[in-house]
Amino acid sequence: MNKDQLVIFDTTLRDGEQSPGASMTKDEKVRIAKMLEKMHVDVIEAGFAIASEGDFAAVRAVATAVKDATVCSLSRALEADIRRAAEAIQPANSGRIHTFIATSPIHMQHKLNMRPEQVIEQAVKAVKLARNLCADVEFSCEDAGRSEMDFLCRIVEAAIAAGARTINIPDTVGYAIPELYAEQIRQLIERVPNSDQAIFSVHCHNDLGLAVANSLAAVQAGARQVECTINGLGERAGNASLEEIVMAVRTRPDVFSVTTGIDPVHLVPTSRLVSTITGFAVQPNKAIVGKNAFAHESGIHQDGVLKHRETYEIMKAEDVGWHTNAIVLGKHSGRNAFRSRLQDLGVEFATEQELNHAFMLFKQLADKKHDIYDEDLQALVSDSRAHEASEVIQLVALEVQSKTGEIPLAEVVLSIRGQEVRTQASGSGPVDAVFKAIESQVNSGASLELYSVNAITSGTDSQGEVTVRLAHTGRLVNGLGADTDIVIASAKAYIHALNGLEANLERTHPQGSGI
Ligand SMILES: CC(=O)SCCNC(=O)CCNC(=O)[C@H](O)C(C)(C)COP(=O)(O)OP(=O)(O)OC[C@H]1O[C@@H](n2cnc3c(N)ncnc32)[C@H](O)[C@@H]1OP(=O)(O)O
Ligand SMILES: CC(C)C(=O)C(=O)O
Ligand SMILES: [Mg+2]
Repeated sequence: MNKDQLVIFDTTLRDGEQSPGASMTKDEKVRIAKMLEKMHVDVIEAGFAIASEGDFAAVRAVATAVKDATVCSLSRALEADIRRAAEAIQPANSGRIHTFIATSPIHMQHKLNMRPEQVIEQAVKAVKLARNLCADVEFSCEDAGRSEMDFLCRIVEAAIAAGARTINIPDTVGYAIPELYAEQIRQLIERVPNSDQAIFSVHCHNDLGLAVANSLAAVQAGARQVECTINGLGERAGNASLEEIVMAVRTRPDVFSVTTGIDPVHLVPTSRLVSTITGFAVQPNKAIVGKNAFAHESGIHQDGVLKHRETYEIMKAEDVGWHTNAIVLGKHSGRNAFRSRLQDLGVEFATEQELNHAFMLFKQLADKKHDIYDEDLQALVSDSRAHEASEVIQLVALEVQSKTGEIPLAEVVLSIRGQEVRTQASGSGPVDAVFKAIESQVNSGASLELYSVNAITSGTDSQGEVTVRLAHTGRLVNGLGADTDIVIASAKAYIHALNGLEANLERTHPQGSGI
């Protein structure tokens, strides 16, 4: 099947900039435009030249910087707007004037205060003037989604006869429903006698969350240009998102008889650039460019993806500019994903029992902590190996009272050679109190040479990794402990060091220490 070309018209720099708070400087617009050009966007709407001196300068700068895409400026159906647009795009290798007027009864009556005949007349005058200044003219029927069909047919026919090469049928207020909108496009193409002399375009807003669905339905009905924006930026709830349109068409060639010239590998970097410049964060679950778009957290999905990616992925993360897909370990993960990530980190489990023990600790951690990073896993495995069941002293429970103006008190339950003992002590701080409580039972006689705490990752839910160094009769022993509670991590580290000391003493003095 020979596929038609779908023209991708990006209006991030014009409609996208109409998002409250998304203003961009001239240089920022040029940076985004260069990325759009690299991605092979066909038309870049760079701004609304008459809006301000700054917007004029930005359109002109984009028209100067971009060589391989058409650069366009918006203008009302007014002579001054059109002349300003023509001047702004003048440096472009390929320029377009985009002129528009509203065609819905509500807009004509209440906003323009014009009769339908006057609107047609003004549209024709505008298109003719634009054609005198530029070979490539697009005409838009603003609020076409709420316009009457007969009137739309008349104005579209007149605009094409006046020289418009692209006819845009915007759903300006996001009111359209896919089937009805597709029918509107189909009828226009069928009923307008000279419709074959223009490309039909759609421009959908997302007020009902249907911008992409409406655009795609229109493509199936014969539209061959889609106006869209990076990250779906745009007036109010935004425009149709470029990345979703492009990837839908590419992923479902069985459904869409069109192709785009877009190189999708630039989608994620461009999305990031637009987000950084505008300060509009991309929601994590945003299709294609959201940070979770190719991330799997649940065990069953992770198992499937590890066995065969297509079980849960319809696109390749690498194709749209991600480094790779992501297996995110969390409380829904299973053993296969856990083992696989640790293998990647160079950790092998000698026995199934060792894996199960580390996996149990991982689930406990995942219940307490949102994001589990590689550093967490490494700490968890060393912690798990450090505190294996053969240890002489084990921490059973720990309670600390710490209040402003009062001396901290720790109560520790230890298992020493399988026997539980409960002990209490106060100290200058909660950690000091815990160490003293442990020491009051163990009587190791060791001196504390080093105590350090490290946050393994960032965030207040990070695990603290504690190192304790004890000295005894000229020997130094390190202990490690990790936990989201640094007092518990400290107790684990102290006990780990005591166990090391015990092993050392057993080797040299089989009678043992005070333990
Ligand atoms: C659906 C869309 O996204 S349309 C594009 C929206 N984008 C923008 O508006 C951003 C840029 N706009 C601006 O900077 C300003 O609105 C300007 C420079 C265009 C006009 O500013 P002002 O002259 O102060 O007019 P103002 O914005 O207050 O009102 C708009 C006027 O344009 C008229 N108008 C609106 N659309 C059109 C049109 N397509 N063709 C002709 N006149 C139009 C309105 O009826 C109104 O006329 P009035 O002043 O006689 O009542
Ligand atoms: C100017 C037009 C194309 C527009 O942005 C709209 O109708 O939403
Ligand atoms: Mg719009």
